[in-house]
Amino acid sequence: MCGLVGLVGSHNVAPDIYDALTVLQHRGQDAAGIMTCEGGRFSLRKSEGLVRDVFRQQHMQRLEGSIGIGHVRYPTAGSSGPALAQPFYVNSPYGIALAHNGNLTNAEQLGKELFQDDLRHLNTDSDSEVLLNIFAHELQTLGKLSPGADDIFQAVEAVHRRCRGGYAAVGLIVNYGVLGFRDPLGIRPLVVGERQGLNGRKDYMIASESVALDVLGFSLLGDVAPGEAVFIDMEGTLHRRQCAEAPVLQPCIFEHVYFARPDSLMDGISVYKTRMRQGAALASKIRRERPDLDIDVIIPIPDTSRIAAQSMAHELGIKFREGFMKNRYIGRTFIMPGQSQRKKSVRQKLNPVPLEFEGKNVMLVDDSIVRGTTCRQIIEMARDAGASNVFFASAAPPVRFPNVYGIDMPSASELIAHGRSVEEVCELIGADWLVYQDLDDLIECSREGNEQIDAFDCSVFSGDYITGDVDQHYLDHIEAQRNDEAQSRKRAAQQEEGAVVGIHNNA
Ligand SMILES: O=P(O)(O)OC[C@H]1O[C@H](OP(=O)(O)OP(=O)(O)O)[C@H](O)[C@@H]1O
Ligand SMILES: NC(=O)CC[C@H](N)C(=O)O
Ligand SMILES: [Mg+2]
Repeated sequence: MCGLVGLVGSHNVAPDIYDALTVLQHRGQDAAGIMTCEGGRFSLRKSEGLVRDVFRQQHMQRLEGSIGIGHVRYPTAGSSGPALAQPFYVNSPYGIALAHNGNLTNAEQLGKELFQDDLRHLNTDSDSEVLLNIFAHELQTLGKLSPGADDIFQAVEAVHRRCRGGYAAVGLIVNYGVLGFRDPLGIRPLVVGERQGLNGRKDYMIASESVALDVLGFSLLGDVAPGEAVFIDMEGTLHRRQCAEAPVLQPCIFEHVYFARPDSLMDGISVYKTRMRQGAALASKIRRERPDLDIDVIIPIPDTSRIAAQSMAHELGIKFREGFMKNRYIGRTFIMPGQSQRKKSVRQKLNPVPLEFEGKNVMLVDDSIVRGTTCRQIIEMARDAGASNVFFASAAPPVRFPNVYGIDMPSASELIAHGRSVEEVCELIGADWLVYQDLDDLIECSREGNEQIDAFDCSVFSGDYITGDVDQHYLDHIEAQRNDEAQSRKRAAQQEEGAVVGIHNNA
C-alpha cells in the first residue's frame, strides 16, 4: 500500500513533498522517492528506507522545481531494492515520471505486449514500470508535439482499457504538468486539494490520503473519482475528466480497517468514525454471543486497534486500559518484508504493563488478524504478565483470501484463518475465546460514512475479486512467486549479486 503525492506549486515543491511523504509513511516503509522538474530537467532522489533516511540536505537542494511527485513504497510486485523505488521515469514521449499505488493483475501480459507490440523496454520486474510504459506508449501514439489535457486524458482512457487491478497513480510530464488517476473501481484511494499560492496562483496537491493535504495547508477539493483523471498544467489550471467507460466506486475496505490514517477522509468516509463504529458493532456481537463473558478490562494492541477498542469498551461499559506500551521508533510490523523480521519486531515493539494483566480476564482487541504474527505473541505476553483469561477480538472478519490489489498478502497458506474455522484459529493463537467482526457489519460500518457506496472490495474476507479477472491459476501463480520463502530466496540472491541496478539516481 504505497503513498503518493503530486504537487504543482508556485515555488520549489520538494520540501512540501517531503513533508507530505512523512505524513504518508504508514503506507510504505521500504523505499521513498521524489522527482521534480525545473526548466525541462528532472531531478530524482530515491532509495530504500524511510523518508527521513532517504533524503539528506544535499538531495533536497538538488530537487529543484515547482512541480513534482513523491512516493513511499511497500512492495507488492517485483523485487525490493533501490532500483524498484519509485517514481519511475521514461524519456519518451516528452519525459514522464510516474508513481503508483496498487497492483496490476495483468502486469505479465502487459509486459509481453510492451515488448512485442509497443517496442518498449522494461528494466525491472515492477508492475509500476509497466503502468508507466502503458501510459507513455498511449500518449506517444497520439503523436502530439506538445500534449494538452485532452491528450493526457485520452492516454488515461487507454490505460483503463488495457490495465487490470487496483491502481492510483501520480505522474509528472516535463514542462507540461502533473496528473493523477484512479482505477475504474476506485480500489485505491486518491484525493486532490488546493491552497492559495504566490502571485494569486493556486497550488494543487494530489495525494493518497487527505491527511497529507491537511498538514500542508491544502483544503480538500474531494476524491479523484473512480476512473477519473486530474491534470494540473504549468499555469496552475486544474483539468479533470472521467476516463473510464463504466466506473463504479468499490474502494478497498482494508484501508478503513488498517491502512489509512484515522484522521483521513476517504471517499467521504471518516476513517476514525468508521473504526469507532467497528468497535461498537463488535461490542453488540459480544453481547449477543457471550452475554455471560466476564471481562475485567479491554486492552488494544497499538496502534491501529486503539479507536475500535475504545469504542467497544465504551459500548460494553468495561474499563479500557493501555496495557501494551509501544516503542515509537519501530515501524508497522505487518508491512515489513519477511516473516522473521515481522516476528522479531512485535516483541521489540510492544511490552506489557503487568499490573493491567495480573489476575484479570482481559479482552485484547486488534484491528485484524492476518498471519497471526502479532496476536500469538501478544497473547503469550498477556499470559506471562499474569492474565487469568485472555479473550481476543478482531475488528475485521477472518482474513482468508489473498490480496491482489496492492496489499502484500499473496499467499493463502500464510493467512492463519485460511481454510480454518474460528475455533481452530482460536486454538492456534492460544486464546480462551476469539470473536471476529461479521463481514456485513464491517461493510455497514464503512457504508454509514457514505451511503452512496453500494459495495466495497472485500476480497480478503470474501474471496470475491471485483475486477473479474482473478482465477485460481492466477492466485497459484502469485503464491508461488511471492510467498515468504520465495521472497526471502530472492532477497538472499539479491544480496549475493548486489542490488538490482537502477538507471537514474542522484546518489
Ligand atoms: O496478524 P498479523 O499478520 O500480525 O497482522 C495484523 C497486525 O498487523 C498490523 O499491525 P502493525 O504493527 O503493522 O501496525 P500498527 O502499529 O498500525 O497496528 C495490524 O494492526 C495487526 O496488529
Ligand atoms: N503497495 C503498493 O501500492 C505497491 C506498488 C507496486 N505494485 C510496487 O510493488 O511497487
Ligand atoms: Mg497492529
